[in-house]
Amino acid sequence: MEEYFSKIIQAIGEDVNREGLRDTPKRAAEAFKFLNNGYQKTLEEVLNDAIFQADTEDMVIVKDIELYSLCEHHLLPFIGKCHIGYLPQGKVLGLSKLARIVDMYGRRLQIQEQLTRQIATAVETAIDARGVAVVIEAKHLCMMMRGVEKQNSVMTTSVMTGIFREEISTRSEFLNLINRK
Ligand SMILES: Nc1nc2c(ncn2[C@@H]2O[C@H](COP(=O)(O)OP(=O)(O)OP(=O)(O)O)[C@@H](O)[C@H]2O)c(=O)[nH]1
Ligand SMILES: [Zn+2]
Repeated sequence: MEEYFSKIIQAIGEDVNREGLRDTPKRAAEAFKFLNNGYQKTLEEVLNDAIFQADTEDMVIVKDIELYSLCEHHLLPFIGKCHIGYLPQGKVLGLSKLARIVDMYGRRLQIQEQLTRQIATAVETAIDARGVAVVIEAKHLCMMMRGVEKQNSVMTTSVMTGIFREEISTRSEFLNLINRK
């Protein structure tokens, strides 16, 4: 990967041997690997058996989980927040694992819609939830730094499964709670 970054730097007309750039291909390769390290992880590893029996069927919400991903069209970041809610039936997930699921799918080449769906499916399968709700709000640098150059648009994607899809009142409860400041 280092070699490829070296070629990219030369292709933009830079001198890859000048002092400031000497270690850049190596650093860029490390950084790019880190930004895509979600490919090296499986859901099983990420969850690490942190699934707990709990006699509850009430809604669990974790909101404002920071999200960093790369758009698969331009390899530029999209950055935002992910909100996750679920309705358990006897099993709950370790709190941090929701954020780890977001990272595992976020640190891959993505489009926001697919990322939202993958997170919902992972939570649903992990604890056999009665329903899962995932909302992502993100700004895409490919729309800000280049292209149409719109600085303030935010993309919102939402996936609702099970009861969140079937019951308007449940969906509203979730949306009200994530929108509360
Ligand atoms: N639906 C969706 N589109 C995305 C996402 N990230 C980037 N895109 C869009 O992917 C599209 C790619 O369009 P193309 O016309 O093939 O590429 P382009 O000429 O670079 O497009 P512009 O960004 O309009 O300059 C653009 O409209 C991007 O805004 C995403 O997460 N979801
Ligand atoms: Zn893009």
